[in-house]
Amino acid sequence: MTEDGTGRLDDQAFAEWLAGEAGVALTALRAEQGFADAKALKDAGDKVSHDLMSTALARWRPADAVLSEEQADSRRAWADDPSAGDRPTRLTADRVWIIDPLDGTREFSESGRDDWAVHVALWQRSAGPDGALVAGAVGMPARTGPDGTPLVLGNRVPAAPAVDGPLRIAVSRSRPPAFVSELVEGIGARAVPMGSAGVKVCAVVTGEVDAYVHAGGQYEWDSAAPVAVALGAGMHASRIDGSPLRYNRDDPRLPDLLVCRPEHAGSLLAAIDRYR
Ligand SMILES: Nc1ncnc2c1ncn2[C@@H]1O[C@H](COP(=O)(O)O)[C@@H](OP(=O)(O)O)[C@H]1O
Ligand SMILES: [Mg+2]
Repeated sequence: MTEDGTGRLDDQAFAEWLAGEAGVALTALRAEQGFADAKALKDAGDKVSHDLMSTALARWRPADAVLSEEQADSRRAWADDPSAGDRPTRLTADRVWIIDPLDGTREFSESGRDDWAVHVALWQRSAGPDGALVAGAVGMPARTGPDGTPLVLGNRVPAAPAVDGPLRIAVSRSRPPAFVSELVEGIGARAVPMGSAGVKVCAVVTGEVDAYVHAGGQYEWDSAAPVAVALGAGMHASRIDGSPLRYNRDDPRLPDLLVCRPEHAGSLLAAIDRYR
């Protein structure tokens, strides 16, 4: 890991640095291990990236709590058992890093695919009535940015200009929500399947698509960093019933979301309401 005085970076710069570092490790792992055993590669990817990020967070942000997909008990709904002992420190901490060390794990394990990502978000309790995402970065290590280095999007990316033509809606490649094909047909849109929640949200920001609709299951780490990037670019991000996305809850399940260009939010929420 780079010994570069990272403790002095501000939180946003640190999030982008960490997403980049994890991406370098994941790219090296893919090259070393190869694709013959997909399960072994997925497992190794989750572990290598989680370990790297946990070590860096413990070193450079030791006072902060962490919620990572790869932690023990990460999926546990503490709300179901308020008397349970050993509640995680994130439930009282002011600052919580919400990380998905490898999003789009399936695509990571398939040769030639570049739709997988690293998510780093910082949620702060004191930043709003329900807390708020105050920093976020999505690394897409198999894609290249304008400077030729692996792509990392932060929360100050300018939104791409609007494009004429049918609405393009990003959907899960392997688990598209049941109602979305009817929705797409009903409003004359076009579905664009791709892997990784982070890649799909970033595709809205970069103008590859106009919206991303998901339902049926997801966790806070799947959307926290991507939503920080989308909100920073002025995009709409909410649950599919239009209610706010809230993070660092007792129950980390956050099963659905809509991210879209703001001019489409009203009509898409109404259409989702008709078709779901
Ligand atoms: N129905 C579901 N239940 C739980 N998680 C889901 C889900 N559908 C998608 N996800 C999660 O959302 C991320 C993006 O999925 P997809 O590529 O299908 O859009 C994946 O994260 P991971 O790769 O980190 O597990 C995946 O596990
Ligand atoms: Mg994920």
